[in-house]
Amino acid sequence: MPSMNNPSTPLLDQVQWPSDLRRLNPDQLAQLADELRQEVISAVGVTGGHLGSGLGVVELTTAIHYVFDTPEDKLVWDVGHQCYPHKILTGRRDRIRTLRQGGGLSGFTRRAESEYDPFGAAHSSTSISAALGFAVANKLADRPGKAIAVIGDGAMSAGMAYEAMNNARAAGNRLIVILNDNDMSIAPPVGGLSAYLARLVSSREFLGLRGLARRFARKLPRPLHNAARKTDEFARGMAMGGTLFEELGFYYVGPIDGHNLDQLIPVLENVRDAAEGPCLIHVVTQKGKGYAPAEAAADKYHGVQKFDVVTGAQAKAPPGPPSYTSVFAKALIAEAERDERICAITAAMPSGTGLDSFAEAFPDRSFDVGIAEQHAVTFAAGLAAQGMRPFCAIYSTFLQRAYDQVVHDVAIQNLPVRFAIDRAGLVGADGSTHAGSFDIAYLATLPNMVVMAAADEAELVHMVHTCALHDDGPAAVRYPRGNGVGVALPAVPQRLEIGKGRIVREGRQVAILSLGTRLEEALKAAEALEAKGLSTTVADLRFAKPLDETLIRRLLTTHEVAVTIEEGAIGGLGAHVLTLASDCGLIDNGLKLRTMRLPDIFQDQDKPEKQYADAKLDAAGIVDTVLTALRHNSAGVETARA
Ligand SMILES: Cc1ncc(C[n+]2csc(CCOP(=O)(O)OP(=O)(O)O)c2C)c(N)n1
Ligand SMILES: CC(=O)[C@@H](O)[C@H](O)COP(=O)(O)O
Ligand SMILES: [Mg+2]
Repeated sequence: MPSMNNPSTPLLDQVQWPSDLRRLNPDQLAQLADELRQEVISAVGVTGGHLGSGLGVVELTTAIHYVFDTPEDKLVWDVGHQCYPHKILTGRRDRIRTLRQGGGLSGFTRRAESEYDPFGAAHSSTSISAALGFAVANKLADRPGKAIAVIGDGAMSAGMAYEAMNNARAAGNRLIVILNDNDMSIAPPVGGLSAYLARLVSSREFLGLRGLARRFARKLPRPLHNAARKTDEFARGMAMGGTLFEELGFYYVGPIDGHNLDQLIPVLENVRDAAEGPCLIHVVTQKGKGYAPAEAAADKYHGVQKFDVVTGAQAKAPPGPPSYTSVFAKALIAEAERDERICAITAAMPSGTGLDSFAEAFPDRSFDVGIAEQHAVTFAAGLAAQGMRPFCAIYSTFLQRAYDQVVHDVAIQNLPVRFAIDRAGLVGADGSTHAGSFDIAYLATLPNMVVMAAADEAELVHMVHTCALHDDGPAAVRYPRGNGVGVALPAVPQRLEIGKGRIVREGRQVAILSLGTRLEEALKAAEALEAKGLSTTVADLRFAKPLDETLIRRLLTTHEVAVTIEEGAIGGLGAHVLTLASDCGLIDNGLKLRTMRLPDIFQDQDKPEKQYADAKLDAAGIVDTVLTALRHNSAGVETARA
């Protein structure tokens, strides 16, 4: 019996590949799109994930695969979180309910998954550059194939999109950019571009077919085209277009209704066949389209937990400790109440970073700069240079995009910019593109930088306070996605001494040097080792930079074996402790030191606790590392002794 959980999809059942889609009559496409939308809702109700953006591109996805010869024509999605309808139409409907789970489909496009995913995505604003690459390669090889980039209005706020458009003329008519304008990022969009797009959309009705026909008359072969160019009508018509995009060398077409297949299909066909290019089609859609709970939600159901498809009610997490994000936000608000120089910057992630609540408290000192991490960091540097004390709240993975700004504009100038690095470590369902694996390595290597890692939510409060008072240069505090461990939050935050760690448990034979929230596993490992007759010290180093050299040297010289552990890739804490040991000559006399860190792979999506277990970054892994080290003789050969 068909239901919202198990929708009736007679037409969609006939479509496994785009080639099946292209055999349908055009007048069947609207029904197919409806069935596709129901399938997306039903699937995401089971898996959770990114719903609103995919619902907004159901018709667009259908039209693109109907008009273009995918996979020969290369379809590059931007961010890729809207790719669920695309995956259903490209041979992956049978696996769509494995989305974002261990061993399942990625929640973003991935080359390894399908030839219909010519380019991986997940970080925003890469699609035009990538599509331009495909287009120019086709041009150089004299291949006819088109490259189509579908980029949202939010993603269009990142500088990388303009770098690509600035070079797009090279692709001629092989590059097509479809701007999917739903007037939403994760939050409402910000900045001048958003206002410009709104003017374009509101300045006149959607282009009617006649207007489109007239406009496309100009895409005729050059002789005819030139004739048209001389007419006033041409000049007037083009002047009415998207001037910003036309100045960058695009033919601008739009705005058109992104849910109206009767408009989409002929426009895409005309653009496909146009002799001139590159072309930018401005499509207006609604995020969450066709699902009332999503349409009504402020965030349009951008990212959802599993939900009841009938009511839209999302699964609630069991009550537990507060999230690190909320602890950070409350701590920052307290600091800003104390110091009016404190301000905060997010790159289009107000809710994810907790800065939405900071903005409610301090609207004048809170800045959402759009998806523009590079600008965010240098903007913070300017604020700091002029006396403010800015907190840049950017996920670990997204801060990677602004690395040179961190080095060049903040660290070299030794400016008091604070980096609140959320989603540090493994993040679960978003997988390898979102893992916060590298920030210790990429920040602790920088002179002047202070790098802290909170072991729990109480430590996070102390570290936000310590950052807020640290005026001698830049400081970063990292903390993971998800909830704290359940320790009491301090009524009064402490100012931590920069570069000083703490002993959490005293022992004699084994020393575990922990950084960040692996402390919980380190303490469990200590219990297990103690039960094996191995007295174990656990230290929370708190700082990856500067290291607590006194504490580390003492631990390394008074214990039989020492282990470092961190939620980061090689090149982080362990590397710095090894360098210290080497510099002090401690490795000259058979020091037993092992570093535990994330494996040298990009870890796919899975539950974080399983990801860490797979990486052996848990209590069992620590015990195994210690026992193995004790079995190694001075030649590093395993002996019988355990
Ligand atoms: C570099 C980078 N910064 C931040 C994000 C987080 N993020 C994912 S989707 C999104 C909003 C995208 O808005 P838009 O492009 O308009 O797509 P829509 O969700 O509206 O379809 C953001 C900020 C990201 N994926 N990449
Ligand atoms: C698609 C994207 O990049 C964001 O929506 C991201 O998935 C958010 O991550 P969190 O769910 O950890 O906030
Ligand atoms: Mg958008």
